[in-house]
Amino acid sequence: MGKLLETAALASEILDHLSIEVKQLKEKGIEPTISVIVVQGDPASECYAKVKQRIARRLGIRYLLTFVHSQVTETELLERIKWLNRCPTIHGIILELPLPKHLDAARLAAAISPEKDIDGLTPSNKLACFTGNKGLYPATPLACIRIMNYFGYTLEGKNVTLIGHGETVGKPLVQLLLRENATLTVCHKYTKDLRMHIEKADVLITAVGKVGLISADMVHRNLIIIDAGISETKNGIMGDVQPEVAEFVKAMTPVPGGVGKVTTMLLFENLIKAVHLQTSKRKREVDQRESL
Ligand SMILES: NC(=O)C1=CN([C@@H]2O[C@H](COP(=O)(O)OP(=O)(O)OC[C@H]3O[C@@H](n4cnc5c(N)ncnc54)[C@H](OP(=O)(O)O)[C@@H]3O)[C@@H](O)[C@H]2O)C=CC1
Ligand SMILES: Nc1nc(=O)c2c([nH]1)NC[C@@H]1CN(c3ccc(C(=O)N[C@@H](CCC(=O)O)C(=O)O)cc3)C=[N+]21
Repeated sequence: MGKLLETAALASEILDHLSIEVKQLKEKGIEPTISVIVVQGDPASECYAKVKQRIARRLGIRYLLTFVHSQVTETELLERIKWLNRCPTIHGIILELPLPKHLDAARLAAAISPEKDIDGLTPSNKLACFTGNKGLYPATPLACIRIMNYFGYTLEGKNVTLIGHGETVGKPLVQLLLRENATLTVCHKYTKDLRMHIEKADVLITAVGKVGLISADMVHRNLIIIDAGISETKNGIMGDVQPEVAEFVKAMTPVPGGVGKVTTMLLFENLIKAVHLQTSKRKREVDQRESL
């Protein structure tokens, strides 16, 4: 039986650290605040928004949860985002995805002010992630790397096979993995022989959203698997990897209890970073005005 990389202890370590940071900010008179917009119609989105609300409550973070009607127009949502961008007491904005078909997620996400974009979806944060510059990087790719580090697995010089190059997970993860000096193979829907790419891998990261994609006959004893896939099924959430695969590899993250738990914590880590970005920007503006 391989090692199950349960992330509860890591998540609670991050939570403890964040609690201290929130307390310090509050002592300075800053109340970290996040605004989460859920366009009604996707039950999973409503559920994730509530998971985050529970953590925010534990951290003492102000959490403004807004449900908007599924028929909302893009202009109405853009107006709401612009208002939140201007509001100095709101530090983080999350637009829960996926959105109904009549709304353009990329255009809406791009309207979020980059220093409040704790999901890392705006063009300037994507560029920062690409170049390694200062910015807010997406939480799930960060979570994959953090889990590897936490369990003492290095990525440098390792053969990593990544399945999925989606906007939220796969694409930004490519950049982070290259910066860790991993040798990378990226697979997707058109990859002819997934098995062959897994055979030569030391680490397999899946970010697809297809239940049961990876089965026991596709893996090997020396493989470490990070399963970032999430699909809602009638039996709860499932990853891309069949759970019994854990028995045939070196180590594997479970779903639930793996990447998702750390993702949520890192979103809040991004919120604290966002608070610092905004307070230092405001201080710079004041200093500039005073020097005129
Ligand atoms: N654990 C967590 O905390 C989080 C998990 N997620 C989950 O991560 C997953 C990926 O999300 P996201 O980045 O938005 O991905 P997308 O849905 O945007 O993309 C999925 C990717 O998987 C590829 N793909 C689809 N079918 C197959 C297949 N049969 N074999 C190989 N590759 C395939 C697609 O290839 P192609 O481009 O060629 O179509 C695409 O690159 C989802 O399950 C999502 O729910 C997301 C955020 C947080
Ligand atoms: N722009 C964008 N950013 C996202 O971060 C994003 C998204 N879109 N679309 C949907 C997916 C899904 N997702 C999850 C986050 C946390 C858990 C999580 O906390 N999971 C717990 C279980 C939670 C529970 O059900 O109690 C676990 O895996 O152990 C799951 C899924 C974020 N997503």
